[in-house]
Amino acid sequence: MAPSIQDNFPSTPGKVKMERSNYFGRVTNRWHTSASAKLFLFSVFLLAVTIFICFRITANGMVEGYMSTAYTSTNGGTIRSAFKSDKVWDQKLLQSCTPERDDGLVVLVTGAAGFVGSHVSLALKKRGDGLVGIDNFNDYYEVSLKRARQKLLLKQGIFVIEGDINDAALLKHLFDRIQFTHVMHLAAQAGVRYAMQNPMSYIHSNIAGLVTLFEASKNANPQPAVVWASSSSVYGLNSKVPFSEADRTDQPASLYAATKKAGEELAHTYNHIYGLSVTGLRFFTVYGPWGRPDMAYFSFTRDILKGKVINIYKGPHDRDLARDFTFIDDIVKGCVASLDTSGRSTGSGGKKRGPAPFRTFNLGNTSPVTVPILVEYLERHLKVNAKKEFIKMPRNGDVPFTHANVSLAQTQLGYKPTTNLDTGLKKFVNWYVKYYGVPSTKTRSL
Ligand SMILES: O=C(O)[C@H]1O[C@H](OP(=O)(O)OP(=O)(O)OC[C@H]2O[C@@H](n3ccc(=O)[nH]c3=O)[C@H](O)[C@@H]2O)[C@H](O)[C@@H](O)[C@H]1O
Repeated sequence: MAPSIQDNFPSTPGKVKMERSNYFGRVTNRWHTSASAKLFLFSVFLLAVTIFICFRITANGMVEGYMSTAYTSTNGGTIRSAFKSDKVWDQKLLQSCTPERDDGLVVLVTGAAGFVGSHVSLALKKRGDGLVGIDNFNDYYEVSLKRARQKLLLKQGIFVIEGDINDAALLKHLFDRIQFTHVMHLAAQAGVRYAMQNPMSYIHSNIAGLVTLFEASKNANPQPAVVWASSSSVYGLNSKVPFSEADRTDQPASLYAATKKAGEELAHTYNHIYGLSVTGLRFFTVYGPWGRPDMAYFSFTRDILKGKVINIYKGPHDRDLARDFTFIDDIVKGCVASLDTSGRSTGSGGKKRGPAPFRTFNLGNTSPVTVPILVEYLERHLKVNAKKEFIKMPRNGDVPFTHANVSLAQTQLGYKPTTNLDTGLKKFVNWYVKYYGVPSTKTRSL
């Protein structure tokens, strides 16, 4: 008679195991036979499966298209990503990223619901590039304005994801699904004076966020080229005018400026080690329709219309402060030209294959205007006299003046600003009045 399974694995407790000399074998065999042992083993199995699934969630942040990640915010505390991915979401992503022209770029635009980000996104879409935006919709200034910009972009078929650039799992998901040719990085904590109130928000967005984005970009295969927003504030206390890219930038006057300067150094590192093509753009006080309410031209407009007093700062020796105010349309042209001329990253999957372009450009207007003159232009376009108070410039990181030399951008990008402050403010005021309305005609006196 052929031996049965039973013969090979006899159920008699201890029989086979007793033949083995090891202790664990004996114990296992005894457990095997009782009902409670089976229950125990089943529980262990269930536990192992649970641990495995949990591990998968933590490691990948995603199970079957649903992402639920947690990451530590540099503001302190843990942020849970609101990002959810499913087939519909991925379809929207794919659609938004599909170019409508041959050789169209495929761009990840960070800060897409922001001032510069929304304008650049629309310009790219208009010429047939594929793009997706990402924005964390933080409440540094009115969120409704960011939502309105998002709506505008959606109308043009641009998908803006609500997410933070510090969310590495979200970025990985995007880079896994889309082969971006470029990253247009415009997400940042802006504002020079707010840095004294909330310094960590600058570290969170302008340093930690930047590194997270560079990490995702250098890990991508092929790597995209990165164009990102630095700032004229890096010139800090530099007094040589006009400011040229080669001038010293080691005397920042604000924490904001220091984070932008740090960003430039980090950019160099990623270019040097990983072959990432990086272009840093030093924007000079950008203004225009859909602008940022925290900026002087915007808040002055709001307060002038409300009949409220505006504070005009005076510099050392009672001098007027001046800025090289640059109109948004000129900045957009500079951004798009930077993408078009970026050259390729040479690395792949984190390995450098050769040197890649590393560029820095001033994007300014080349003709500084004092703040009192800016107010005069606003008064004329608003047809309201401002109630002005001149006060000493607070010690909060401001610099007395900025003035860009843009010859490098002119030769390499074909950049040529064409809108003067008066014309640009007229366009801004037209937009402002349409968007917010005018509080009351009684306050208008010009
Ligand atoms: O180019 C940059 O890198 C930066 O530009 C912008 O900073 P700034 O040039 O400081 O613009 P903004 O605040 O509009 O003040 C304009 C003028 O009004 C003066 N100012 C301001 C407020 C006030 O109440 N009174 C006043 O006189 C003030 O002293 C200044 O002289 C961006 O905000 C910043 O994010 C960054 O991108």
